[in-house]
Amino acid sequence: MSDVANVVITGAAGQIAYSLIFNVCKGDMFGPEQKVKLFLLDIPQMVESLKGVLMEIQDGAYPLVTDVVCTADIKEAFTGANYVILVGAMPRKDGMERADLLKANASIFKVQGKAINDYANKNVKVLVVGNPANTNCLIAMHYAPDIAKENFTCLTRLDHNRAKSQIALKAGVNVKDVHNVIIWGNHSSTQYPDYRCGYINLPGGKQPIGNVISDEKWLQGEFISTVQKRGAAVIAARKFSSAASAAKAITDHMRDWVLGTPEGEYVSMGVPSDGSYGIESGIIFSYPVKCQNGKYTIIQGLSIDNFSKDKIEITRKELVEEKEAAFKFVGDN
Ligand SMILES: NC(=O)c1ccc[n+]([C@@H]2O[C@H](COP(=O)([O-])OP(=O)(O)OC[C@H]3O[C@@H](n4cnc5c(N)ncnc54)[C@H](O)[C@@H]3O)[C@@H](O)[C@H]2O)c1
Ligand SMILES: O=C(O)C[C@H](O)C(=O)O
Repeated sequence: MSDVANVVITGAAGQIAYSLIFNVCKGDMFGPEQKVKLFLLDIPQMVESLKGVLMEIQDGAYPLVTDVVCTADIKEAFTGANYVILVGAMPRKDGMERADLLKANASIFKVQGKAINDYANKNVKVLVVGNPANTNCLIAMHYAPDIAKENFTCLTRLDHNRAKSQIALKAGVNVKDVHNVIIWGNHSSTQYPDYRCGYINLPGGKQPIGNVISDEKWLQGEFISTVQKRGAAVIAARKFSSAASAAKAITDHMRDWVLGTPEGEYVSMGVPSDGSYGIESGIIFSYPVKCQNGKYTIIQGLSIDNFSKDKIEITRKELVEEKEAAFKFVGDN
């Protein structure tokens, strides 16, 4: 890559972007040395609003920002892109399930997948955030056949962070001491937040989460359902979907993918399935991964008990169904 990374953010006039853009400007995503040129894409009606965002970026006086392009032109936005963060989509409203969004949002990701294929750098790294994130990511990947599949990921880091935080609250520890929780599957209410491989750093050393929190009923019930339904709970309370926490999670996901994860640390990412843990290829599935040298690797060999197998199967099945529905909406050309 040249000295300056070309970073595309779609939905740039929206709620998530209003936090995310400034995380990138500060260097929280690509580190304190990486200069960035921002390409902020939204629909034509929002370009006026983007001018306000541009003014605020200028007023923030960020040394890492070399240039900002505000546009509704997909070719202008994606040409030469090194990193693409696909946020732009209709968010879920109170009472809606992610499946309701498929029809509204699938076509956006077909068009943008094609644009990534045609105009982006061939090594581009793509993160899909707009919901339903896993299936939108699959659509974008499908329509970008010249880009390596492994370069397409979707956001489940928000769920991962939520899981860590719930464990920390229950155990009465700082969230930085909670490690290696896993989100399996779909960024939806079928996801499986799994504490079984996780541990907590205590003054006396590492302890498995299940040893520190002895309330197994909570770990197998309320913990899972709280994380699964957290997005809906935020919408019900705020009347808008989560934005600042989503921007933080996007920043965490991209930073770890590009700059690497600490030794021994797992993070959750939605990535193209490859047969790992019995999940057939052809869907975007959230797995535990580690990252090094700009590449992620799915953690292998974790033991999966029957409780977990059943949970993983539910979310796998939902993703296969979403895939079938999505490709009906977008057609197969
Ligand atoms: N995966 C996750 O963890 C996660 C978390 C939170 C939100 N989300 C999803 O992220 C998406 C954005 O959320 P938000 O709160 O920022 O929504 P928002 O409505 O505030 O902003 C969305 C923006 O996208 C723009 N947009 C719509 N179609 C576009 C297109 N074709 N090209 C470019 N821009 C387009 C809109 O004009 C708007 O400015 C939603 O789908 C939401 O459900 C995902
Ligand atoms: O749940 C939603 O629709 C919003 C978002 O995906 C979230 O998890 O907060």
